[in-house]
Amino acid sequence: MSAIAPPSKTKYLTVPETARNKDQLKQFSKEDVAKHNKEDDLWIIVDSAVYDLSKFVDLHPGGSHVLAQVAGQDATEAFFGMHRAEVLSKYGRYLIGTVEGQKPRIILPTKGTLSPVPYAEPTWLSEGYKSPYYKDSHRVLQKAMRELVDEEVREDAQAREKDGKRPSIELVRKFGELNLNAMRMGPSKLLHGRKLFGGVKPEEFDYFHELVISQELCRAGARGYNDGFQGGMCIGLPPVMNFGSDELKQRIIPEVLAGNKWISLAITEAFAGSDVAGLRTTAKKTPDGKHYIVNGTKKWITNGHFSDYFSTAVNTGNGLSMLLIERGEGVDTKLIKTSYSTTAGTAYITFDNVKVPAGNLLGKEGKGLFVVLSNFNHERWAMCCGSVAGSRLVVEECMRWAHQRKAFGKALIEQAVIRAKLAAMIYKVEGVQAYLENITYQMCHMSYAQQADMLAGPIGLLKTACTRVAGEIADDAVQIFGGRGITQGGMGGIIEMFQRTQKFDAVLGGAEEVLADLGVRQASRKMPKAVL
Ligand code: HEM
Repeated sequence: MSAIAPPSKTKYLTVPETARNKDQLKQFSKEDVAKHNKEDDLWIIVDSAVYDLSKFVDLHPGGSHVLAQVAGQDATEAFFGMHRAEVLSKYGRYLIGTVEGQKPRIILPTKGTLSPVPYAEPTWLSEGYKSPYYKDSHRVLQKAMRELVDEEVREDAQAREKDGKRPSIELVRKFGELNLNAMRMGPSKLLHGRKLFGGVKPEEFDYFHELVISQELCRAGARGYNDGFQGGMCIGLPPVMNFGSDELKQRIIPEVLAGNKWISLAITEAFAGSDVAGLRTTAKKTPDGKHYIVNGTKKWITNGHFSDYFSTAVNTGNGLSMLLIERGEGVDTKLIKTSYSTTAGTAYITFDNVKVPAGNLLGKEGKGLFVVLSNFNHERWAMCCGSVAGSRLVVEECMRWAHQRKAFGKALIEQAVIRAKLAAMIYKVEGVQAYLENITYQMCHMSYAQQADMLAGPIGLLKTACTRVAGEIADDAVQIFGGRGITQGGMGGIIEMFQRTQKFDAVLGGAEEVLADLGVRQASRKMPKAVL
């Protein structure tokens, strides 16, 4: 039995409880409020709290007219039809008191806590449910991650998602100090001797801890930023860790993990995506054998625009090889504007006669495909963690919206067609979470070599399931949210972001169709000579 129970006794706070000026709040009768019913003297009630909007009325993004229509009145229903609850905290300075005899009913999303919305959290975090997979250390880590995301990551994520700049270097360095960058690389020797965030013992760190970190980071609701925030490191550093020379490992790993340098995985080209065997970037050895001269291009390279290093797939004439290329003469990167934010630093890279030391070879010459493939399982699995967390966030948004939005005189949740959509969304997200946890459990109990042999197909199928589900959930969520589901920011901001970006998981790290096929081909290879 777990010593740390899911934090079911979490106290959720109401707006007056969180107000900065809560000691100065007064009590008013409804009649008192009703007297302030003019544009220059305008009070309203929202969920038993009284707001003096006289100085805000001309600044209101929704216009003054709508506020004038509810001046002196209880505007709770109108308010929650138009705004997210966070608006109340953000504009708390206009809160002047509460209504006598009334109690607030709306609870605010408070930092660091679990969501009280049904299905907003996976089963293992839901009150009264059990899971065989998670221990106390996962719960402690989850709580610490939730706090970190709520207190520090979300704000940077939302701001960078909008302005398209790279994630805050200070925050990435903080992740370095907390050893979170190292933890994001999965269970490995890298963790030995480190004091890990959330108090996890290095020798106990497993893929479920990593899953927790990935899924919590996704709650910032910013898909491009998620990739921008060291997505390149997660896939670009393993080739150095597993196949680099000692000199490369000692020089590069510490500075990347500290957040002082950035690295990308540079495989795809305009000429070849999932079909890595068709790559055209060349690397020719100099006559003295000391260098390679690299020429070619790479496309869709996550973090590439601000990376210092590139783990790059090149054609060495005797097959595919992997080279660590350092930013310098002949290396040029340009931002590509994809449908998610440029905060991901997605780049088009040109290598023009770039001189690379022969010692930067990762693995053996001509055996680069092995390096590439050995990376894929973990990358694809990590994408599944994010995809499922994103789908779940959307389920939560839809549950909230369906209960607060009224149409045709009743809440959306009272419409059977909406409940049917929610049912499908819930069973799909629960299905892929359970599937993901099963595969994660297998990863925890297999050697790296066993994983490579036995899990490539299952992870391919898992990723296909996750991204199919994400697509269907995005589609239903937009229908539930209507216009807001296709409008950036505001009420439907998370839905809009998700429907615009969920396809990244279906394309990156191996296209959905290629991975589905891989899963079936691998199963077919193990098929006995069995007949019906
Ligand atoms: C405490 C009181 C209020 C504050 C602080 C406030 C603040 C805001 C803000 C910041 C926005 C921009 C969109 C967003 O961030 O969600 C907005 C939009 C809007 N507000 Fe308010 N508002 C208040 C009350 C009201 C009330 C009572 C009504 C209706 C009677 C209203 C109607 C609207 C409308 C129609 C929009 C535009 C929504 C859209 O574009 O979809 N607001 N408000």
